[in-house]
Amino acid sequence: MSENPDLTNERASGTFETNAMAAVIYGSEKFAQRRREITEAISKIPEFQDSHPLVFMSREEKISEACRKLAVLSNYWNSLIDTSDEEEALHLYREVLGLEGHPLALHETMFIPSLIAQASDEQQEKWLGRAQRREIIGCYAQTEMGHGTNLRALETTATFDISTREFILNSPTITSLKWWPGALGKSANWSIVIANLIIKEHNYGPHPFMVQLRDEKSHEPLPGITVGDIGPKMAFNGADNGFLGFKNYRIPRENMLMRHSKVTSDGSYIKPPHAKIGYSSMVKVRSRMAMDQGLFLASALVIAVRYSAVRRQGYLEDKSREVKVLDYQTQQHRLFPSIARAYAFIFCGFETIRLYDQLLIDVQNGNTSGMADLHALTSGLKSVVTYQTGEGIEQARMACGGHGYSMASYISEIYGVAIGGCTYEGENMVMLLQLARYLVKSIEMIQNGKSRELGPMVAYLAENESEIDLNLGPNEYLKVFEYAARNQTWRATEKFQKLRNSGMSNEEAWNQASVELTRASRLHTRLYIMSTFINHVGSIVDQKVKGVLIDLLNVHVTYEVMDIGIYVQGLLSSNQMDLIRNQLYVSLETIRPNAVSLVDSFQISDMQLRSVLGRRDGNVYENLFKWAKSSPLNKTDVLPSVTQYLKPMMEKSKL
Ligand SMILES: CCCCCCCC/C=C\CCCCCCCCCCCCC/C=C/C(=O)SCCNC(=O)CCNC(=O)[C@H](O)C(C)(C)COP(=O)(O)OP(=O)(O)OC[C@H]1O[C@@H](n2cnc3c(N)ncnc32)[C@H](O)[C@@H]1OP(=O)(O)O
Ligand SMILES: Cc1cc2nc3c(=O)[nH]c(=O)nc-3n(C[C@H](O)[C@H](O)[C@H](O)COP(=O)(O)OP(=O)(O)OC[C@H]3O[C@@H](n4cnc5c(N)ncnc54)[C@H](O)[C@@H]3O)c2cc1C
Repeated sequence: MSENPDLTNERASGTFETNAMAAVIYGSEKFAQRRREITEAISKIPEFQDSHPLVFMSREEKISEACRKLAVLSNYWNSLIDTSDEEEALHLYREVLGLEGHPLALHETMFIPSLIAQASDEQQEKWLGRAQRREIIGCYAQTEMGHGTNLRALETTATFDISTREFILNSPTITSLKWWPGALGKSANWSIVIANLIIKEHNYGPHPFMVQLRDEKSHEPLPGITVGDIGPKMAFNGADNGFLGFKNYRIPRENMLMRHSKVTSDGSYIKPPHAKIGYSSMVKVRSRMAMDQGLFLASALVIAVRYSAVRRQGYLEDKSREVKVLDYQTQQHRLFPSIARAYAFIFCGFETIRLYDQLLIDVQNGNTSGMADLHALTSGLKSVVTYQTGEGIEQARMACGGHGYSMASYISEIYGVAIGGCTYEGENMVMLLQLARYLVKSIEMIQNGKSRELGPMVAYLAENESEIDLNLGPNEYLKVFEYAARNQTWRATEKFQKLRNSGMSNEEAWNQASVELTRASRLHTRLYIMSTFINHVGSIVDQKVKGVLIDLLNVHVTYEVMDIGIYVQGLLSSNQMDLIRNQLYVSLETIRPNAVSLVDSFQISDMQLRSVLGRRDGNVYENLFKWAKSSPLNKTDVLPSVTQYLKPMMEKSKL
């Protein structure tokens, strides 16, 4: 069937090449090209297609389908991608397995990275190759039923037995059961387990251990281990998140991951070079999250924008034909600022992935000085990005009207998976407060006359801006944001300090200032996102692409400043706010002809999108009918439930 002419016209009105834009989104022409090649190659392999729509499957079927594809994938892995390239591998996974989770999700994202960051050279020799060849399947078991956030209160113990040189693992209470780790329930046979290291009755706190959970031949749990699936979740049901308990389960001393902390055979403990070095796997995932969430948001927007260009409802001036709903200003206001955010998140994602890779090298060379900065940055970023992604996806769903609520749109699934990110890798409020610690410390440095020692990301906290040029360009908007973030950070810090000086304990003062502190963290992070977006656009060479991204940037800066209006009342007059509001409406109109091309540029395939509404060819209605007919409920005209219950009920009512 040919392409819906409404989409053809949209594509014709685009002012730039989508391949050139994809090269900007994905960091290089080479990677953008590789993505297309991988997608093309996969589309020719029928075993990679869903055997029927995932949304009609039970959990068991989803997991089985994911395992079937993983097995097929193992035959093609080396021929489809450069296996040393993490981004290629992730693209392959996204295309073939989608976003509902699968039994290798944690193997690749946390198990292998933990071995790389935390295992000694000898340990890597023993396990890393096996993991990379997928001879073993691993997961990351840290969270317990009773504690996820407060790692210091984890209850699982690993007690060193000097006589046998083994650790004895125990789960002393119900609440100490590991709870949530992905792929733990039914798939993984090994795990990185975070447990309290105890030597001679002294608790050295949580440390990582390499633990075999299941027999490598029979896959049965080993004696001393209780393991299973925690049941269905809001989404992500293709993954078997699990529980795990230990009863006097022994592992050799050599199974504590010993790149940084060590226990010698006589039971001596050697401290790591930085107290939080064992948290690196979390920082690794957090540093990926802006990218991954940006792609979730992008997926929902591809669906909503394409659909809005083929959905006609109501009239503007021309009464002879209904308009595309994308022409309504309210629809544009609902969707276009999110397109800008998706671009900005992906740009930030590339930046934090690069920073993590650099930090990993630095730490391996004994330099831990960058850890605090990256921890603060990624804590704030994961919190803001996951929250705004959730907001944006939900708006995209509503922008699709009734059909958005149908699983045919697939938006609810994207939403369910994406908002998991508000919780995993550190609950958002908690992570905002981690960044706030860093911001408060920065203010204290300024108060103590040490402004010059501030890092580049917080130097603006020491500056002073009281007036803004009315002729606003992106850099002036940045100044508006700096003003807001600076003001809020000072106010929140002063509130905290005042409470503390009034005699309150540090902890209580912190708690009573915490809402204000989280607001400071959000503004600081949004400032970082805006500044990364501006810098990125500044570096683009292709003038057509750059022109459109400047238009998109204008949507971004005007929308974001309007959104934080309450924080800039002392800086901007109501006339200036009106001016910005009008600039936003003009920017929405300017970007309108490029809207479809901007989402096409994400180059997310139909196979990955799984959306009837978001199809690239725009042939929504005939496929929606086809999709509904494939619902298992339509296999028969008269359901057994009707024969068994409704008919007798109706018959009885007749008497
Ligand atoms: C060949 C390559 C192949 C690759 C292929 C990859 C394939 C991938 C597969 C699929 C991808 C396809 C995409 C599909 C979509 C699917 C997406 C969904 C994926 C789902 C995955 C979910 C995985 C989830 C996993 C988890 O959730 S694991 C558990 C995470 N848990 C947490 O995050 C706990 C949060 N809590 C904490 O981190 C800490 O407790 C704390 C809040 C930081 C507090 O710690 P504490 O020790 O108590 O410290 P404090 O006293 O508060 O602070 C003291 C001090 O330390 C500093 N600090 C803290 N942390 C750090 C750190 N990390 N680094 C540096 N410094 C740190 C802190 O700032 C304080 O400093 P000051 O004293 O100076 O203020
Ligand atoms: C989809 C998914 C996948 C996951 N995968 C894994 C995995 O593979 N491995 C693993 O180990 N774990 C995993 N987890 C667990 C996850 O990391 C934790 O659930 C998460 O860190 C939050 O911790 P919690 O559940 O203890 O929340 P809680 O801390 O109990 O949060 C409850 C509320 O308390 C608030 N709160 C808690 N502490 C503070 C504080 N100090 N100050 C202010 N407010 C506070 C929070 O803000 C929140 O509002 C996964 C979770 C999900 C949802």
